[in-house]
Amino acid sequence: MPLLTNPVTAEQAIYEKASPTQEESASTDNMVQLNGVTKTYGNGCHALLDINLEIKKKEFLFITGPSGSGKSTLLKLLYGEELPTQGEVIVNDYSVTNLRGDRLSLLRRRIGIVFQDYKLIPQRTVAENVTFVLQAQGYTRKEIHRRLEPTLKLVGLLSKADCFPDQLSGGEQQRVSIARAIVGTPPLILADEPTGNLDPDNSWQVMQILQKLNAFGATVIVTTHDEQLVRRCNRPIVQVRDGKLYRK
Ligand SMILES: Nc1ncnc2c1ncn2[C@@H]1O[C@H](COP(=O)(O)OP(=O)(O)OP(=O)(O)O)[C@@H](O)[C@H]1O
Repeated sequence: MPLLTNPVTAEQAIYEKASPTQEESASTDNMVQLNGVTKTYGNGCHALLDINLEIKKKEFLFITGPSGSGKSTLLKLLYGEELPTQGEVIVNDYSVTNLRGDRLSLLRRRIGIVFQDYKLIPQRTVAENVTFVLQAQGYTRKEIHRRLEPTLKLVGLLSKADCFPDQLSGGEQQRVSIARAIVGTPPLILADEPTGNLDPDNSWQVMQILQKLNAFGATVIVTTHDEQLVRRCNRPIVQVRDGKLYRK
């Protein structure tokens, strides 16, 4: 298959080509559903209290709230990093609460996660950081090659493919981490304070990329403290306060 070259159509093409799995095609309109979820940590801290939430497929949602209110906990429940103390967490029609081992790994392959602190591998180049997960998942070299260029173009880093993370700015490093999260074209993208370490210009660039991915069809959930950024994006907001959720 020829390498895709036109920036916009190529980026969009990798998303459109990612046809839904059989289970996804037969699924409901919700990407995320939380039913009566409580999360109490082992030290007795009640992070979330009997919350209910539905997030539709292709929605873009901000989760805001003060420090320590439970935003990261909410995302961790979605990708199975934490289990609820009570209630049910359903993501892409899988009950995360009941998934273990290989089935949890399969679900995580369908979720792209972006962290505040990038979590790049310092000894690997940008291209290697982005393709590492695909290699581990057994993608062919041809398929990895087909996906790499449009993904790097989407985040504006094609010219930095051979750089190492310490040769990049913070904003560039965060864009590498976005490329890594989306190169497998997951239908769900979770970004936990993705702009927490960035200045306003870089923050806006990151938000533009996330909004573009949403326009391509991905469901995007972003936690942030940045009220100004949230206002500028004009997207739906859920606020976490005292362990409860409030739609704004
Ligand atoms: N592993 C843990 N063990 C015990 N308590 C925890 C753990 N992780 C988080 N907490 C507590 O749960 C509450 C919610 O934490 P969480 O990290 O979800 O908040 P947050 O809204 O993401 O905060 P921030 O905006 O500062 O990142 C806090 O009171 C925190 O101290």
